[in-house]
Amino acid sequence: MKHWTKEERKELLDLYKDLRVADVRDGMDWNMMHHYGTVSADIRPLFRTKAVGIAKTSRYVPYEESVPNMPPEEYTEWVAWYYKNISYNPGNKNIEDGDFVVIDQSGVDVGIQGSNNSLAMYSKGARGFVTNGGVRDTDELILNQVPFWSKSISQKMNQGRIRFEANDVPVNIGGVVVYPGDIVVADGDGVIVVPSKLAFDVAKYAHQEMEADKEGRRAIYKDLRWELDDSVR
Ligand SMILES: O=C([O-])CC(=O)C(=O)O
Ligand SMILES: [Mg+2]
Repeated sequence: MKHWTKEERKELLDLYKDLRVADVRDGMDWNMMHHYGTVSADIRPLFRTKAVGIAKTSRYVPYEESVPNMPPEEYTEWVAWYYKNISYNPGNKNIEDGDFVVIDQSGVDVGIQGSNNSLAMYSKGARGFVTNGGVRDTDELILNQVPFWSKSISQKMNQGRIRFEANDVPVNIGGVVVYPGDIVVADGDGVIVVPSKLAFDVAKYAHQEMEADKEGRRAIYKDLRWELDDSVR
């Protein structure tokens, strides 16, 4: 687990902000990390966007108890109890600017994140979200342009389904262990995770490959008499 200083966080976010997932993939290869970093392709963005951040991890596990039978007028109170005692995540209140929120929810079909709590974390500086489970209220997340990558879309609330386990621990997201402090880059190609100890080395070669690629595409733009855009400048 890596704790970056504020200055290092800013430097890393700047270093990665223009890189595509494909460039970061190349940068990993150049550091002999061919086997590692690419999150399983079934974890997809809700809409086409990109995000870069520093991993802030949480782990949830399936809830093992059954929900006691009760009338609806008692259920509201029980749900409040559940959210306060079983699925409350204190880390949600401690978002720092530049965090990439990484949630291992053990693949459970539940929307731990919805449009309300995600927007609250986004407003505090979360740059993106990734989960190996579901997310809900997706129409509003798209409307608000909150960058989100998930395995599925889920309709369901937490109660009776999921238990908060830990914050700031290594988690398995789509076959990649994400440690707090790792760099997470995500775009339409999916999600890639750069181990913190390789963060600067990977960025160096990712930039090398990005620049070479831009040069090639820029020449084709010129042949086509197309106006240059940010993808080739
Ligand atoms: O209430 C929840 O557990 C998640 C949710 O839908 C939201 O925050 O909008
Ligand atoms: Mg909601």
